[in-house]
Amino acid sequence: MTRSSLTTPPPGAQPPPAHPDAPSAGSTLGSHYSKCFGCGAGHPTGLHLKARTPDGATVEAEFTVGEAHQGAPRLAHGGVLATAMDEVIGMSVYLLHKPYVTGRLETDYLLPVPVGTTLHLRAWCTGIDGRKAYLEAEGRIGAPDGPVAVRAAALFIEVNMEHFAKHGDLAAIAAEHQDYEVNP
Ligand SMILES: CCCCCCCCCCCCCC(=O)SCCNC(=O)CCNC(=O)[C@H](O)C(C)(C)COP(=O)(O)OP(=O)(O)OC[C@H]1O[C@@H](n2cnc3c(N)ncnc32)[C@H](O)[C@@H]1OP(=O)(O)O
Repeated sequence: MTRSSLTTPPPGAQPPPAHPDAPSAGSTLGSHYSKCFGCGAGHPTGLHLKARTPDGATVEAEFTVGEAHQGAPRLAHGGVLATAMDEVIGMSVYLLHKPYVTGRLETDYLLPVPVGTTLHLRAWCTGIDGRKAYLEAEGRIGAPDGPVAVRAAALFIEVNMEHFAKHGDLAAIAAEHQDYEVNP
């Protein structure tokens, strides 16, 4: 991964210990919003990611590239693949049990991804430094140990719920996500 200094944890930054209220090993992670392009079941052409955590520290999901996700004929659009990485990383911050948003997302494309391919996605945290969470993800073709097609490194920034209330529609999130800790 050609990671920039902006997505590399500073010396001493460590992944956090498991939050006591975060999803435990073996849990599935629900969609945070039904209309989310990444995980919403109600989105007509979205990615429909359904994530789980096998171990309480990493998150896994599968994304099957469809007709609606093409760039070049029969090949996935790079922006769609970046979205998949953003989303699986976004789901992995559930494990931190605080609201975060993407500040920076870096993506390496290693292989073309044809329509019909299932990408096996995995994301994990590499360190926390104050409000900054450093995260990485990969997408492998066809199987969890298949060839790596996409890699990503990201900097997510912790926000409070006012961020969603001020700039978006907090009520819409809260109505669908009753069990989320809204005052972390
Ligand atoms: C009910 C449940 C709800 C849950 C909802 C879950 C949704 C999940 C969605 C999942 C979907 C997938 C996810 C999505 O799609 S999230 C949607 C896409 N992302 C956004 O819309 C974020 C837009 N940006 C902002 O709102 C602000 O810029 C934020 C909040 C990020 C920071 O503005 P704020 O005024 O608060 O803080 P600050 O500016 O003092 O910065 C703080 C520190 O961070 C550093 N920094 C900042 N940016 C960058 C950068 N680009 N590169 C490097 N560094 C950066 C900055 O230098 C500073 O460092 P330092 O000086 O302290 O060292």
